[in-house]
Amino acid sequence: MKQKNIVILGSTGSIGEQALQIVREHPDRFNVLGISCNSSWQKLLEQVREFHPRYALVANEQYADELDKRMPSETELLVGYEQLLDLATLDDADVILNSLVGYSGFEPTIEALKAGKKVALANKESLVVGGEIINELIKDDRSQLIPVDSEHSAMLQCLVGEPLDKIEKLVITASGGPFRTWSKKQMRDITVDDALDHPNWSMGAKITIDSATMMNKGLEIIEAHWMFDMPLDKIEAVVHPQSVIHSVVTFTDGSSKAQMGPPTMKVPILYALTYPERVALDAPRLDWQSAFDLTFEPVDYDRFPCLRLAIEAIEEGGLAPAILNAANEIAVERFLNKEITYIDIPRVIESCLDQLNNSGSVTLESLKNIDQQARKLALTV
Ligand SMILES: NC(=O)C1=CN([C@@H]2O[C@H](COP(=O)(O)OP(=O)(O)OC[C@H]3O[C@@H](n4cnc5c(N)ncnc54)[C@H](OP(=O)(O)O)[C@@H]3O)[C@@H](O)[C@H]2O)C=CC1
Ligand SMILES: CC(=O)[C@@H](O)[C@H](O)COP(=O)(O)O
Ligand SMILES: [Mn+2]
Repeated sequence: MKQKNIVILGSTGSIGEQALQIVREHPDRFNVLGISCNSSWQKLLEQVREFHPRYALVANEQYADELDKRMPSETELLVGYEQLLDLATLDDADVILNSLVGYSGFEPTIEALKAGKKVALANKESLVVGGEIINELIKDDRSQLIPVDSEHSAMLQCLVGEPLDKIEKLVITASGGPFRTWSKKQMRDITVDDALDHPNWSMGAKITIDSATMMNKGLEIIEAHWMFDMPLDKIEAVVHPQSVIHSVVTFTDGSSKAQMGPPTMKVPILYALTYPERVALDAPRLDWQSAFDLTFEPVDYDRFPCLRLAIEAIEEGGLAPAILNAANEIAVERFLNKEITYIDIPRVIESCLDQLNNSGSVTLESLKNIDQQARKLALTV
């Protein structure tokens, strides 16, 4: 079997580390060609020593010297964000797994796709910020972009072999997060620890807060809209607290297909790396002989205004989703730093959406520009 050369952008994060666990289980299938961190240089060095990549990158230049002193001679050290774009476009790479968080993942996605690379996309913010540009890049070969996000992987798995013009609805499931049953009054006192305590998934801090505000589901609706080239009125979210059904596709004959499994990201990561092949995995299975519940509830836009803001932003179009994304990143960071409260997060985002002009044309330059403006504003409102 020919090994696939993979590059893992963000190998020190939650998705990146799980991807390396998969490589550990399948050394015959995957060769790690490149890895990267922002500032977790010690973790990166451990990964270099175990996986012997040809390239290892630290984005934060402050840690370059520490790594340079210790880097084995077989691995070339790359430094800084510009070189991250080189890593995303390596000639020998078969798949680029983009597991960066936030806007930092957007340009690497663009460059990788422009270079004709296959991109396994965990970084949903890429599609939120620049879905229109990404869709133009992949219009001749949509298989260049494979979802890693569990819901989108589920939808892809339901869609295999199906005629795309027979899709009636994409139904994205949401756990509802840790505050699914909390009243608005209780939400006033939410702490950072409360918000980081996701009921079903262990993930990086930013996406965990997004799940707690349900912004994550808003971002995922936008992600599905671009990923599957589907109109917004054919996409809906439903709360499913067990996170066992990862999403559902309903077809025009009334039949619905759901993809199920215990909540683990290893399944969608492996599927994205091997698609359209299915490869054995040592992961938990559902136990069909013991009774378990699968329940559903409508989403509540009143208690979770971030979800409403995300849907309004994509309906508005233009630069609005990029403003939403940047303002959300800053609001989440400020919440994690205890500078604002949980209920301030949607307030900051709405204020940025109201104050900034979203009507310009969507280009790489205008997106970068509005991202910076929104970040600046979100620090002050
Ligand atoms: N975790 C999960 O289960 C899921 C995640 N996703 C999506 O996958 C993406 C990654 O999430 P997750 O793994 O949780 O995130 P983490 O925060 O755990 O990891 C992020 C990775 O990106 C690196 N990074 C952060 N900022 C920068 C930057 N400015 N420049 C270069 N590198 C940077 C980090 O380096 P360092 O370690 O040095 O900080 C780390 O390697 C997100 O878009 C998320 O929404 C989607 C579905 C599930
Ligand atoms: C694992 C994954 O894909 C996350 O995006 C997850 O969906 C978060 O859970 P929520 O459904 O609570 O947003
Ligand atoms: Mn998800």
